[in-house]
Amino acid sequence: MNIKEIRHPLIRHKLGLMRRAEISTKNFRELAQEVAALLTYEATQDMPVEPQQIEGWCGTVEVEKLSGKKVTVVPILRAGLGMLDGVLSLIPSAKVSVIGLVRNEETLEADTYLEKLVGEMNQRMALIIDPMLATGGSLVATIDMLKRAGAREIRALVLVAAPEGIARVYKAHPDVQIFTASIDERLNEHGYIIPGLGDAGDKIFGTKQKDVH
Ligand SMILES: O=P(O)(O)OC[C@H]1O[C@H](OP(=O)(O)OP(=O)(O)O)[C@H](O)[C@@H]1O
Ligand SMILES: O=c1cc[nH]c(=O)[nH]1
Ligand SMILES: [Mg+2]
Repeated sequence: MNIKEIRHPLIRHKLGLMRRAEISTKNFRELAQEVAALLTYEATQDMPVEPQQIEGWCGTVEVEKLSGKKVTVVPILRAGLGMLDGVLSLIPSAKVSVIGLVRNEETLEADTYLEKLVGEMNQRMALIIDPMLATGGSLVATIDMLKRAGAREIRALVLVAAPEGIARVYKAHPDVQIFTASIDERLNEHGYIIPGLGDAGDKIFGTKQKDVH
């Protein structure tokens, strides 16, 4: 399966706090970064390491260091920025590739306004970050761009995923593994995730929220 729901108690607790209607911008931001860090921990469990001899305090000691591909984190603007610091807190040397997409709220298809990728994409693991996987249009468009640029190992971290979006990504890109804090019930008629988080971009940036019930 292309989706892994991380049912860790800390993630479940923090996501529960994020679902409160009256949450402040500050709290939503903090929790998004914290859950992003916890998802990063899970999504990198199989990263390869190699032995290395170093000089320790009592002489030579064998330690381990990461040996696999370099990482590029790929936030999907805007809302993906709300997870970036959380991911970088665990992978501080990762390069950042930025994709700017906005969902057309009539057609629900993603329009691209920025594609700023780092070099050597074929030698990197790409970690896409976006709080919401709804219809899947934004994630599929991002994976299309990354693959065109040469990326071969791609993973996605999302706070909440709808079954409809998971299926769409699987159909287009079955090789891409998605890590999420929750697989929610469904999309409503406006393409919003139920129960979801509401409009994640608006909550992270403090912009006005539309009525999408
Ligand atoms: O799976 P989809 O149906 O494509 O919807 C999900 C996308 O919608 C939201 O972004 P939005 O377009 O609202 O932009 P924003 O982050 O600038 O608010 C969200 O952050 C995802 O990128
Ligand atoms: O539920 C949703 C769907 C798309 N974008 C959001 O921010 N929330
Ligand atoms: Mg938005």
